[in-house]
Amino acid sequence: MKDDDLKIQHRRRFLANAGATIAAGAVVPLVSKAAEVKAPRLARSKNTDFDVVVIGGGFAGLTSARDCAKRGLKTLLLEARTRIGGRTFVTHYQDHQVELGGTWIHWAQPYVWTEINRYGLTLAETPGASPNSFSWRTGNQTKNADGEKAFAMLTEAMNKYCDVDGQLGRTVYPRAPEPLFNIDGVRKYDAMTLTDRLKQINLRQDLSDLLAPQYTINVHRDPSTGSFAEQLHWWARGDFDISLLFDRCGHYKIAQGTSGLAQAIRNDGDFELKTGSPVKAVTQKGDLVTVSTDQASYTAAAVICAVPVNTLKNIRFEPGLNAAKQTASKVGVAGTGNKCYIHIKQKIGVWMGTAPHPYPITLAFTEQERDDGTLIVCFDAAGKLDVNDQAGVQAALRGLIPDAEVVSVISYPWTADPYSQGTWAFYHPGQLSGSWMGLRQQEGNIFFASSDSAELWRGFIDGAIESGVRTATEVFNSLSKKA
Ligand SMILES: Cc1cc2nc3c(=O)[nH]c(=O)nc-3n(C[C@H](O)[C@H](O)[C@H](O)COP(=O)(O)OP(=O)(O)OC[C@H]3O[C@@H](n4cnc5c(N)ncnc54)[C@H](O)[C@@H]3O)c2cc1C
Repeated sequence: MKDDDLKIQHRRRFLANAGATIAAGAVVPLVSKAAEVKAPRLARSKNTDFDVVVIGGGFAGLTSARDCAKRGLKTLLLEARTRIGGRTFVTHYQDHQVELGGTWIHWAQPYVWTEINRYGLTLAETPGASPNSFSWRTGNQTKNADGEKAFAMLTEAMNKYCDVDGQLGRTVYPRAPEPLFNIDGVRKYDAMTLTDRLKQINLRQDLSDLLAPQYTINVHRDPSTGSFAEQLHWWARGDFDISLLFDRCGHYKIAQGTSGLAQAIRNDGDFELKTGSPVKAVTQKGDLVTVSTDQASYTAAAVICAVPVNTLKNIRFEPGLNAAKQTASKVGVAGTGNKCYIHIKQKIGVWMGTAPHPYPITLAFTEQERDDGTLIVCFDAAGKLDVNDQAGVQAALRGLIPDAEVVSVISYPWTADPYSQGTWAFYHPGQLSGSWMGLRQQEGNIFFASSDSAELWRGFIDGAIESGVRTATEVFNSLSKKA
């Protein structure tokens, strides 16, 4: 499937009276002219086309390509899509910039924050992360509270949920950037699902009702598919505080857009970029690695594979990859669902709503207060919300906002897109303690970078950059030894 086939899904019909400007063609192109310019340089490996070939132009691949090039390695980046940025994607809804994929970043995310400073980018905010009013679904009912009260209840519920050791879970991840530091603790909770843990604690009904959507949000599907050890790792990244976690995961975004950051990294890296180049095969013979697309083959001394775990299976590796990679790619990670923006006529202020599995919408909050209503950013459960069905979207939203009248919906089909096949990484039970190390493991001269197997902010833009920085260093060290 080509990118063009995966146009942004939106409801033109809703827009008839709204003067809509959004269109698939409005997607910001992320390929600069510099991308087509070849950058001849000193090859360390005299008998290969490149020192390094990087596969995948998301933040992991872009960062690793930039860092390899900065170390003097002749580097080629092959990207399947016709744009860079991977699971981030910027467009506009009328006058408002919207991020259809990865969005929110925070200064507690060290790798992305370093890049934001490096390129002089600035912050913007999504107001709904600190809502004045809060609604949540329970059974057939909608409950409402002011934001402060809801967060106080949520704090009580989440503290109890995560307090496995009388220290709010701190002993499981004494060092959050080293997730397996306490391997026995992690194994214990990695054997449990998100729902298993709820059964262990005796939570008051009102708190349980408020908590149920929260762990659904991790996976946007049946929470019994998600690992409780992953929940505890997210919790550790939020310094064991639900308000801090929300702030770090859903509040601050890059004013220049994720595309601004992706383009800054690309422009700073003197590497060759070929977009529209899906890699089909990677073959290692002796010290040589050959990377093949349908159009061409390239030889290199090292390869950095920076594609999502879910899509690894679509590349033929010879010799085959280790069992952890093969199995994880076949099964996929648990995190799924989708993200959409819904413009409604009503002015609802700074609001947040949540609903548990199997409700079609899991999390929604105010993105923009507008003169003509409210733009809501919304996460929907895998396969539960058809964004092309106006009546369905409106009915689902009315479960949280009873009088909602939908004007427009914008979305991107991340799960149908063959180059992502999902959204962000949240692991199934057993994957963190069982597969994570194998996912990161170097195989011969092939190195693996991905947010999906990062150490700290796994599943986030920060994790992608972390993995790109790490693999570029590993490749440089490895090639330096051989030089
Ligand atoms: C809807 C959504 C919301 C999110 N929200 C947030 C958020 O708010 N904050 C946050 O920090 N993170 C968020 N994330 C997660 C974050 O966007 C990702 O974890 C991160 O961007 C992944 O970066 P990556 O480089 O590891 O992978 P990707 O961005 O997926 O990059 C991999 C690249 O490899 C390419 N590729 C795949 N197969 C091939 C092939 N065979 N040949 C060549 N190229 C190939 C792909 O086209 C892609 O460009 C969100 C993700 C989604 C989808």
